[in-house]
Amino acid sequence: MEQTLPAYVIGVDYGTDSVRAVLVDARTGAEKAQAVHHYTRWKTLQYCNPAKNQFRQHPLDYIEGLEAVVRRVAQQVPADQVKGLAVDTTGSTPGPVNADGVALGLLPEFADNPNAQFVLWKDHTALDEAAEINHKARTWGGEDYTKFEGGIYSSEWFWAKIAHVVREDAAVASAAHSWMEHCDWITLLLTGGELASFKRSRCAAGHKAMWHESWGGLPAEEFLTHLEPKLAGLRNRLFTETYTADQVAGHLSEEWAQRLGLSPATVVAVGSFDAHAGAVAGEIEAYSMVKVMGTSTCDIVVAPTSEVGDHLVAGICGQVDGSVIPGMLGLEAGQSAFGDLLAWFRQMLEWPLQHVLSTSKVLTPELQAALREEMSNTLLVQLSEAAAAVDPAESQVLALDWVNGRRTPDANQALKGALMNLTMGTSAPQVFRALVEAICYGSKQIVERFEEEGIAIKQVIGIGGVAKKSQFVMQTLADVLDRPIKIAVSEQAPALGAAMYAAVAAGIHPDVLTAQKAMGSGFAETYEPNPARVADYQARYAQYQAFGRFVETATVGQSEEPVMETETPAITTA
Ligand SMILES: Nc1ncnc2c1ncn2[C@@H]1O[C@H](COP(=O)(O)OP(=O)(O)O)[C@@H](O)[C@H]1O
Ligand SMILES: O=C(CO)[C@@H](O)[C@@H](O)COP(=O)(O)O
Repeated sequence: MEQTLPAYVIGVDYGTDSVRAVLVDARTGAEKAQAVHHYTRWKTLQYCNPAKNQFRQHPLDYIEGLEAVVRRVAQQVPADQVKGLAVDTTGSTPGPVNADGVALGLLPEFADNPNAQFVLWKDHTALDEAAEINHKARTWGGEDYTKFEGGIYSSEWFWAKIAHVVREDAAVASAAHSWMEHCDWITLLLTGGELASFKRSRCAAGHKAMWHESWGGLPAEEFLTHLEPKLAGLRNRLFTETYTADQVAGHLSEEWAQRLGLSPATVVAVGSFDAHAGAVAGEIEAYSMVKVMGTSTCDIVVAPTSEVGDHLVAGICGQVDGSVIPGMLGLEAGQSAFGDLLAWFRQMLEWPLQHVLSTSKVLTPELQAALREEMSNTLLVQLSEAAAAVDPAESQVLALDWVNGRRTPDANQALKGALMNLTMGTSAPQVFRALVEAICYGSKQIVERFEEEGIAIKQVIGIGGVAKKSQFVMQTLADVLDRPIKIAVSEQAPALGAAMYAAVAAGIHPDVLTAQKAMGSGFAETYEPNPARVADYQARYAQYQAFGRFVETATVGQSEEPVMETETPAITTA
């Protein structure tokens, strides 16, 4: 009998705080090894200014992380058995590069300049530029380039960020030959190819850079220079074609094969975004929504292109042919804060531990540190237990989940979070419950938007940190959505999805659907909605929506999308 030789693939997933790699058997998906690295400079928020919503990441954090995690997993098997590697990253996270594709942040003259670093997805410094793009797209007399991106361009995305940085920083503007999404830049680095002929990611370009085949790729030069004269000529130095993540971007360069302990014969697939790769590992199929629930959420849906046709889904983060599964339309929505909203509340409660405890004359510094660590590790779990005991029918506190703006439906990153109905009797678990409900109501608005726009959601699948860590959030979500939520087994779904793309690019599986079947790890559990809770949540959802309209109306003039002046809505609470 013929013996099949072992074949492994590596998926590299760059998240917000850390990068991880998994080494998996390309035929079965069985995980052989995994490794995680937290970005060193990011940990201390170098290059960032949270007060201004400025979040930048240095390319050395990415490079150091890549070497650390890939070397560790690669050493588990002989180098010639690793057939493919693929990278997914957060997005839109673009950075400026020179004509050789070197990230400007790596050059000594730009090493300390935040504008020369990668502009992380959650950086909202480009609010004004996003508003201008929205206004100009509708009024410049040509194509509305936002139409396949939900009709509203966001400050989280490619062109808004580039326009903002080139306006702020003349030195970066003139040194930036081109700009690259993080997922493209790492893939270029690994393959050592030419920048001009490099295969850029369809997923990144279609969802964030207003790339569409129907208008010949990126928005016209005339539109871009109308937006910002400093963008003149950049379009020609970017790209026209884009490629799906199952395609070969190249092979590992000699230098990177050596640095990672791999063979130069290893195929490197085209890059993708974390949520899209995660959806592949979550075994997404037509009309399923995979919710990637971490600090933020990305809600990914796929549908046969032939069935959606040219129908535009308003208010989401775009619909792109082949952005998740080649041959199908990939649709993306999401919330800018999900676990982050709960982390914000935890930080509020921890304030005395951080700032008052250090003045204690009773507790030693060691005891203080131990107390801080214990609190940090257990607070969300304990709050969840206490909040689960609060009866939603009797709960008065209402929250809005927009602490990091609203990504969808209808992007408006200028919106802020809010709490109402606080009394002298309000307790921390009640506020926590309101925050958990708010992130679930935000999710419900997204599901409703898809369905109102004619995209049926037949099942909801959960992946990501919160899906794994919080039964309370998942049960609340099932009750609020009044739908079952299936939780995928994989702990590292985006990395596994990237590994699936790598296996197709390396020729081990003919297409992504076959790779999903062979390499998928299935589902761990399903949260069923509790019928006794559904009606209460439905009533509170109506209050959440009224509260949202009230706050949005009150913040007119601070948005990416001008809010129509309406009468301030009345909010009725039970
Ligand atoms: N027990 C918990 N209950 C609810 N949320 C939690 C819990 N533990 C961690 N989280 C949230 O999970 C988020 C991190 O999710 P994760 O998927 O690991 O991160 P990322 O989005 O960076 O990939 C944090 O925002 C944190 O607040
Ligand atoms: O927006 C996208 C992808 O389109 C994500 O990269 C972004 O939400 C970051 O996700 P994580 O918080 O790292 O899970």
